[in-house]
Amino acid sequence: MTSAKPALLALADGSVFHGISIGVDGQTVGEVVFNTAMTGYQEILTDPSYREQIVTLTYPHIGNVGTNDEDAESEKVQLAGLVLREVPRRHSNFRSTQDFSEYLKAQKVVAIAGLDTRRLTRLLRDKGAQNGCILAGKKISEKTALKLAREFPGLKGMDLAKVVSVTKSYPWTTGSWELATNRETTLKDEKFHVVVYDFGIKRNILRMLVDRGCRITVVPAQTKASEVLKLKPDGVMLSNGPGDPEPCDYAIAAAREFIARKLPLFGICLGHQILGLAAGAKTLKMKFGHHGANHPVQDLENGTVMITSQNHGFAVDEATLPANVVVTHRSLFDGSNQGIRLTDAPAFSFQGHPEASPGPHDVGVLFDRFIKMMAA
Ligand SMILES: NC(=O)CC[C@H](N)C(=O)O
Repeated sequence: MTSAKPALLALADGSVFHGISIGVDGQTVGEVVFNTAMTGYQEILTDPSYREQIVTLTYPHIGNVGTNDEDAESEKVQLAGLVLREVPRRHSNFRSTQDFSEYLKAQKVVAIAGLDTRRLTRLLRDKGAQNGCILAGKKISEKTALKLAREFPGLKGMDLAKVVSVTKSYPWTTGSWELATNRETTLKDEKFHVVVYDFGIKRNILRMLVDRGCRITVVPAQTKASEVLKLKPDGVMLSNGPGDPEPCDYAIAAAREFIARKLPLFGICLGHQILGLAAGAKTLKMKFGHHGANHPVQDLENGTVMITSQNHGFAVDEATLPANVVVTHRSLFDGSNQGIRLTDAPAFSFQGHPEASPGPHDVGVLFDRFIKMMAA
């Protein structure tokens, strides 16, 4: 690191951490959460579900392999700010196109390194996710940072899906094979047309559908069900996304319509919460959520345990599920809900990330389940 400008992180509870700036000068506010994944920092930074969140990566060395042109899960860095222990002086990887600190600056990220991320993580775990503020650059004041941290309204009640979504619908055609080889495949056999709601979608969800023979139309978050039905899809996917699911009334209404029409429906993360709300359940805000790539989740229907990728701060409240909803998956960390399916409609959803990226691929089978549902 060449310039060692100071930076500080203040939390609404009054804690202040000092470190050095590794991004641009400036200020940022958001909900501070920790992510325990040991790989996949570029995917985490570009996951739109992290909007309005300052993410602490507990893995101590971030940036070892630089950044590249393939791993981004959206077109830019999406999180509000970044907190790290250390960025190595040199990076090395055959795919790397940019140094990590240069990437942070080019992407205008306010980021702090050099603080005790273990102490910070313990604090967040014990007290719960905290609203916070990072100040980076020459003029930084603890008082200002604390004031800004306390002024952040918090994620509860924040509808961000419509904010991050696209404004126009578009087709998506790239699968994993094209990404890995940089060549277009001629083997495409498009069996199903899937309309995907973009609530802040991660690209790997789209690739995994293409890999399984789907033609894809991505639509904006507020697209009415009637518009989607005109496209005559074989199935609808409700994507992941940032913020609180409860205020997304437009998405909940659309999901209800698809359920009523018995159109195959698959929800991931925010999409899972939307399906839960559409079915009549409630969602709740978790203490510090799940953010990592090694969370054990049990499939209650066959007993298997899968290691999963996770990123959520809200959850479907199982106590509020109506009789036509079956709990299919549960977190083995805290027993919270991880999956549901409807008994009277072809609709199911998963709280974690079956598309992984980063993370293990154990839950990829859910994409196959969706394909089977459309085939039936
Ligand atoms: N990754 C996601 O889709 C997150 C869903 C929702 N914003 C939550 O935090 O719970």
